[in-house]
Amino acid sequence: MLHSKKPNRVVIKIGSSSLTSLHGEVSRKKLEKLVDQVVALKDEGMEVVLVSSGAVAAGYRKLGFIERPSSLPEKQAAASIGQGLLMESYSELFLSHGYVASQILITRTDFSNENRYYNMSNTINVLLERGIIPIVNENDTVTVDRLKFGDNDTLSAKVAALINADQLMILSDIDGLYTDNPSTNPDAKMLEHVTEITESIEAAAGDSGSAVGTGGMKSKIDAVKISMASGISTFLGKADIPDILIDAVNGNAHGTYFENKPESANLDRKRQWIAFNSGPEGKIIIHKKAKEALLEGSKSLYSGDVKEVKGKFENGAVVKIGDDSGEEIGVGVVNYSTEQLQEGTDGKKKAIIDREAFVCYFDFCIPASL
Ligand SMILES: Nc1ncnc2c1ncn2[C@@H]1O[C@H](COP(=O)(O)OP(=O)(O)O)[C@@H](O)[C@H]1O
Ligand SMILES: N[C@@H](CCC(=O)OP(=O)(O)O)C(=O)O
Repeated sequence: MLHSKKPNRVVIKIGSSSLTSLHGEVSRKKLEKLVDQVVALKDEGMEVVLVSSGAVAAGYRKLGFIERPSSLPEKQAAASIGQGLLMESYSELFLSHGYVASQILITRTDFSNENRYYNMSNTINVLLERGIIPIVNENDTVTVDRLKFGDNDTLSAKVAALINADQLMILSDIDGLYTDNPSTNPDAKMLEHVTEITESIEAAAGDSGSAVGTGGMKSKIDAVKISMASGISTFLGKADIPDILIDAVNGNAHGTYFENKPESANLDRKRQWIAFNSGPEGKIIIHKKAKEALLEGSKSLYSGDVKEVKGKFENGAVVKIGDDSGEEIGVGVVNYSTEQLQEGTDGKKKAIIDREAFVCYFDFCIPASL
């Protein structure tokens, strides 16, 4: 066990395959087992947010399909049936234990809008303070393909970061991260502790999902990158192991624990938003010397550092910072619009990007792929 303190605020993500049958129905038995464990954590005084997939899987059969449909409108139609069914079952089960569940449906654009981002956090905080169990899913029926999370792994890590959770627990149909896909390689070994997402871990994750899930191991690793950069320990384990959540919060569950090395820096909430949620609107290319200073953390970015401005943005937008070799260095909040930058900012003392509003992609930093 790497972490010593028992978490107080936890986010639990459960995948479609762990909640529904292969025939497209919510499995009452699976749901009951999950709810019983969440109730046990609540009874211990913990704050719990559930990120639950399963809307499409629970709805497609009632829509008249015999297997999960593949087109977006069909999946969205299935989700609009399944989400209601899922919530009905959750509400009923939690109420039978004296707890109230609430539904929160989120899209990717809710994270990229800074006001909505803070609103979501405030709402979830009120619910948690009042003992409610928020149940989060992607708002499948309205999201367009290009902007979809698609799987809920990344969504769960973003929710965990948003509310400063102590621990993220991802429950799946597999008992942990393996050195290779265990369904195709019987020699693959499970990793119990991971302190860094290395290239070999990314390679091991591949990108395949199961018949009812979508994310596969790749999206779980993408999620872990976000939670690790936000200083949140993450557990990945098998949903159908009895008491897995209870053991996971106690640090002795069978599964994979992802934990930052103690010396790793964590991003505060503002920088988390800049790094993971903002959706950069343009790009500023800077000189080599400015890049070195920026990466050393020694200075903000001034007009003399800028070589080229790409795209169109207003002041206050988040932009990417790159060098002329094409390498991306990071992202930051810009204090000038494109027009102001093109007119020239010489003579203005204000930095183009303040050091505190810049998040680099290197060192402890955020992998460029995010
Ligand atoms: N390195 C790996 N370790 C574990 N599982 C892997 C790995 N690579 C691929 N997988 C696959 O990822 C699956 C889990 O993803 P998925 O079915 O989408 O889960 P969920 O529905 O719980 O989100 C596993 O069942 C396994 O087939
Ligand atoms: N929002 C979707 C999640 C899609 C999905 O299958 O996710 P997952 O099972 O976590 O890989 C749903 O509720 O059906």
